[in-house]
Amino acid sequence: MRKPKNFPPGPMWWPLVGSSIEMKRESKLVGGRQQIVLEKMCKKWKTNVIGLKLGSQLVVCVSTFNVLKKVFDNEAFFARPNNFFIKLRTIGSSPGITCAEGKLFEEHKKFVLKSLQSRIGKVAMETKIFEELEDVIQLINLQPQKVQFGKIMQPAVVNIIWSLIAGERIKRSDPQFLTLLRLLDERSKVFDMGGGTLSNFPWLRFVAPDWVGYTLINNLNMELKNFFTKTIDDHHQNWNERQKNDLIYSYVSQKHDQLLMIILDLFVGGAHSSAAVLDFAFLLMLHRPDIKRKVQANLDEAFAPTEPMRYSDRNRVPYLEATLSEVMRYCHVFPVGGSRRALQDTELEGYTIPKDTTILIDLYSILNSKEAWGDPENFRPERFIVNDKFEAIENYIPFGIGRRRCLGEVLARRILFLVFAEVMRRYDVLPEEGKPLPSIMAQPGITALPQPYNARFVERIPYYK
Ligand code: HEM
Repeated sequence: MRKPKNFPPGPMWWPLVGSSIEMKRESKLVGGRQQIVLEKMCKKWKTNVIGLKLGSQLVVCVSTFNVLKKVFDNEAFFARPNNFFIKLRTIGSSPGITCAEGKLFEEHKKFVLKSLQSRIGKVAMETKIFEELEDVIQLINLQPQKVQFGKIMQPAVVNIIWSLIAGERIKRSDPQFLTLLRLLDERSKVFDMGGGTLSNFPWLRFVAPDWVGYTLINNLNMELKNFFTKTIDDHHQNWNERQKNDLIYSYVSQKHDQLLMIILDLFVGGAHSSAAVLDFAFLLMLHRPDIKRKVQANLDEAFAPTEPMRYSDRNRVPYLEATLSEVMRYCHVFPVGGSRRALQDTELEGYTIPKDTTILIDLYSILNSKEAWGDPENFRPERFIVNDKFEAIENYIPFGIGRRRCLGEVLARRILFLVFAEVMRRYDVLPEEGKPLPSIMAQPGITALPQPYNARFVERIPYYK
């Protein structure tokens, strides 16, 4: 394929492979982190819109807030890509929410948002978060001198989501649960937001299925499908009043089909993200004891030791809120946001974007722009504080914006606030004795997870139920 007329600038296209080889080579140099390669290319081509060809896919990547707003405001860029990875992700079933378009998308998103945002939904969310928090605190107390917080927190977050979906939690020791968590972890590392090598060269699945992640995603799909189908069947068979408040119950009573993919979207979308932000938050507290002490002082001033904390109390601790926001900006757990597809030939920044081009959203560059943030390289919660109050910043969009913004934002914000505030209030988080500070460099993957690290959690104020 020749470069379409007026396509955005970018690296050279070779026959068959397009710009994939250059992307892979550059990516290897920076430890597999796709966002750094995209940032370098924007600088090299002096543009905010990079044009690529990955296998047979046309791909453009947008890297500044102004251009991103134009993409999000334009209905022509509303769809998700239609590549091989997406086909596999939907298990050949219905598109659910993340991959849906049109009426189906509106219907599903409205249904889940309504369930989460209603008064009952909000109370249920906080109750489930507190149940898991108690479990997390018990696990910290088992061996407080060596806590791998990420390992404790990820099953907790999955369980919060699962209890909202299915009305019950899963035992941490359940072998099927452990397999699912392991496969989700591997999936996050093998693929990127463009779908990775498998999407660009789907035929490679016949030649090297393990290497391109085909075997992995099929195993994960099979495990997820079995697990979700069993739960949906259980709901049908044991239809009772007890389950009335969970998401499966409310959906099954309205519609039977589509449920599997909606559950998968919530599970996959939420499995890593909130736990990764919290894991980074405690890691940064090890690196910045000065900020940690300010957060603790903020909490100690605002709450008596036995006083319960609610999400609605967050205005009382502006410095803590600012710190969490800065963690999300600085660590960008989704360096490349949910990609889009052009529904028709469309103009963007003077370039022509042909129909079906994939658009990658370079959130990393937006959250690290020198122009927007001044000193993006510094971890500085104060940038979110004005006149002693927390103040949101326009360019700060870790959950995306517009109609396709993150569906789990209401839940994620509650998990982040309640867990971070409660654990910071109860524990002093310190480095392991005699060990160097763990690195803050993220692992490569769709979700930027911190590398596993241990910390000591020394009790400051006992936990009151
Ligand atoms: C700190 C935690 C989280 C962050 C930073 C985050 C970030 C994002 C981002 C950037 C997008 C793409 C938006 C777009 O395409 O414009 C997204 C989409 C989505 N997220 Fe999250 N997310 C988080 C937690 C969650 C949780 C807990 C859930 C589920 C319970 C979830 C479910 C989803 C779903 C279903 C979508 C697709 C929405 C659509 O296509 O309309 N996310 N998220």
